[in-house]
Amino acid sequence: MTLLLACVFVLLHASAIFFLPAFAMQVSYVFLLAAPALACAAALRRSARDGWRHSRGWLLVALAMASWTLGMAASLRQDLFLANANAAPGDSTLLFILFGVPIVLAVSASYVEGDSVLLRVIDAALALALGYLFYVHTFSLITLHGASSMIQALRVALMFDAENLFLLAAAAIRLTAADRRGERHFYRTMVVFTGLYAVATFYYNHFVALGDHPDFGSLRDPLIDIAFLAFALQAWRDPDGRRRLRRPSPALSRVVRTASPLLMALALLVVSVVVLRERFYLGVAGIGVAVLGYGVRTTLVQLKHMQTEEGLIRQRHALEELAHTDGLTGLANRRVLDEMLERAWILQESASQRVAVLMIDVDHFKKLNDRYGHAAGDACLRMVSRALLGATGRPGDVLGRYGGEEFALVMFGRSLQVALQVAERLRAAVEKLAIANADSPYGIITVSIGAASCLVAERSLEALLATADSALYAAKQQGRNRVVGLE
Ligand SMILES: Nc1nc2c(ncn2[C@@H]2O[C@H](COP(=O)(O)OP(=O)(O)OP(=O)(O)O)[C@@H](O)[C@H]2O)c(=O)[nH]1
Repeated sequence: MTLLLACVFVLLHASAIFFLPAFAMQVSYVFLLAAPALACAAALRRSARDGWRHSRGWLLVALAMASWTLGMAASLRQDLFLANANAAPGDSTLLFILFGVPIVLAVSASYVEGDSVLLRVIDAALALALGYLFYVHTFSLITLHGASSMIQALRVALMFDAENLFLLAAAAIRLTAADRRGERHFYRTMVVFTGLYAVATFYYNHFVALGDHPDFGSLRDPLIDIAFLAFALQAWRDPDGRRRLRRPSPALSRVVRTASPLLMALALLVVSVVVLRERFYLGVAGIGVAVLGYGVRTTLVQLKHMQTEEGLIRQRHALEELAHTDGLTGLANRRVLDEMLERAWILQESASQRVAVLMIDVDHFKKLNDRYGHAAGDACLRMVSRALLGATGRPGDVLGRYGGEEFALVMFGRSLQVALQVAERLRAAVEKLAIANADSPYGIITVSIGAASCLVAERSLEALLATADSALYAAKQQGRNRVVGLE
């Protein structure tokens, strides 16, 4: 339906020129004003539909379309009210060229969530500098009345060609790397528009305006409508949610998104170099702004990446810590103990190495929980763990919470005899705490400890743990609050 309306628009434009030759120019202006105005309206509607916050690109293009419409209005004023027969009057030419500035900004800007406002300010400043240099360059070629010679008019036309090709290339690059549906819709629309616009303006400027028909009102005017109507059509349509999204390679997406801010700096650099010839210092200033703007922008992005990286490293350390620590007591958790023991058997660094394990279990802990409550039980486990840690002695020994109210101490290079001495020290340390446990025969919290020791080469890890468990069971059987060792 919208395509049909667009065709009707072009046909009406052509028919009006054909059937009303006396008013061809006036009639043509109506259509040439309406086409970009429609494109502007379609871009604004798309922004409203996608949510204003997420449609910066559409808004910038709406601004560009408004600039083009104003350019056409200025041309109308020159032609109809000031009777200026010049093919490139200054004010309209400037507005036609400035229309490219918001589009360069739309295709070059690339932000991610949390980017600083300063980035947007820098991009806007670069865009303004670009607009100003365009202004200076345009009026170095022409006056408000227009180009004074054919050569100047040709240079203006070539300036348009270069600008259009640049916009087309930039939009195409962004389209190849766009990986979200809305983003693809925007850049596809821009490629269609900038492509048609480049072809139409090339033909019109070189062969119509600078050729046989400097004023509007020829049957070739509807050519110009097509790009704007195509844009309006594309922008009007919602992106097809059923169509499979062609995803570019993530590496390509990343490169294009990272490098796209360079487009704006590059455009400013090129225009500055062009301006350099007629306004040396202004050209140098333009180059300075481009280099400095891009440099500061890159530094800001780099800073943010470094902050993010530092945050991620901190988080990773915290997660690692969390994964290896028992939440209640702050001791190593069972995973650490298991991994450490397994490593000793897997690596077999020293087959003659001796490993001793103490299994430490709090006696009648259920009774403490039942009488004093779970919170008191937790507090008791924390006190017991601190007392055990304080009594372990050697730095290489690792004490951990093995589960519930059970702890384990792993020691390398210790005989069973030494392990039993350490175990006795641990038992006494807990007893010394004298934490009340009225339902225990001892009246206080005590621990039973099972000790076992072996050479890595001599026995399996499972056998060592089973021996330590048996020793602990024996300690419980013999009345608790004691140490039993088994070879
Ligand atoms: N407060 C608290 N209680 C725990 C925690 N983990 C395990 N428990 C409790 O510890 C108790 C262990 O009970 P049992 O296995 O019967 O052992 P026990 O009462 O110490 O008896 P013996 O070991 O035979 O002396 C259970 O009641 C568990 O609910 C914990 O993190 N906090």
